[in-house]
Amino acid sequence: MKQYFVTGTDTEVGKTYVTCQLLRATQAISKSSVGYKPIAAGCDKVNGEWVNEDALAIQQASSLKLPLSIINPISLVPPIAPHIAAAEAGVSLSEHTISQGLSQLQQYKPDVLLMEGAGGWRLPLSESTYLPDVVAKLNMEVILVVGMKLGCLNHALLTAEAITHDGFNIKGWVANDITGEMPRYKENLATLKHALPAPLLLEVPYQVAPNSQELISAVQQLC
Ligand SMILES: Nc1ncnc2c1ncn2[C@@H]1O[C@H](COP(=O)(O)OP(=O)(O)OP(=O)(O)O)[C@@H](O)[C@H]1O
Ligand SMILES: C[C@H](N)[C@H](N)CCCCCC(=O)O
Ligand SMILES: [Mg+2]
Repeated sequence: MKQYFVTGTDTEVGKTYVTCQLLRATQAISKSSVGYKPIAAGCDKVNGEWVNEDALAIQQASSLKLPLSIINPISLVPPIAPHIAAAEAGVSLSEHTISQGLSQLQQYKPDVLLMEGAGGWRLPLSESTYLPDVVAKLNMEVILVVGMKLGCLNHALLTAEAITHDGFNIKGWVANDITGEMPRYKENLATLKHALPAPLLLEVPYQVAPNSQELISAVQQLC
């Protein structure tokens, strides 16, 4: 089993979108996949139940069909920073819950397990802890999703620096075209290819499925 932590240059840069593409493509090469979204903030009421759309998308894209409560053990209603939502709800973002949830998923022995963070890399869990502190104990390499837009060079390079500084290996990065209208997209891509300390795993175009050969090649690198 291979497991990766999927982070991004910010919130709303396509971590879930890319995670789902990779989970589905893993099935296309006859491997099993499961996604894990330990902490989600932002729920909608569906049939009387609060549901987080990342968790739902990840559940649907995983080859192993598991209950949402396993895929997403901590679900907070308001779409705000999770530690603030947790404090308001009187719950804690506990390391135990996050790592126990992972252990539960590992028992299903997926070939590939992708754990999506929330927001960007340095996500606070409390006044003194951050999500990477927990991930550091889970033996995962990192996939960095870069939301391709003006300003992402700085965000990507700082994020990569922080990941490396925290002692993680970046397996690869994904260029996710979140607008379809980034000025000088190709030149920015070239700058990141040169400056990031990890290979480009995949390019995901705006509103179009990634090239299927490139997608297969990306998941083969993950398996
Ligand atoms: N390549 C793309 N083409 C078109 N739409 C995209 C693409 N990537 C992401 N999106 C859309 O952008 C929005 C944000 O993406 P997504 O929810 O995956 O971000 P995220 O990084 O997972 O955010 P969060 O921090 O909330 O988990 C979603 O509506 C998603 O469908
Ligand atoms: C609500 C949002 N879409 C995400 N689920 C949570 C983003 C947390 C960002 C925290 C921060 O870095 O400011
Ligand atoms: Mg997401």
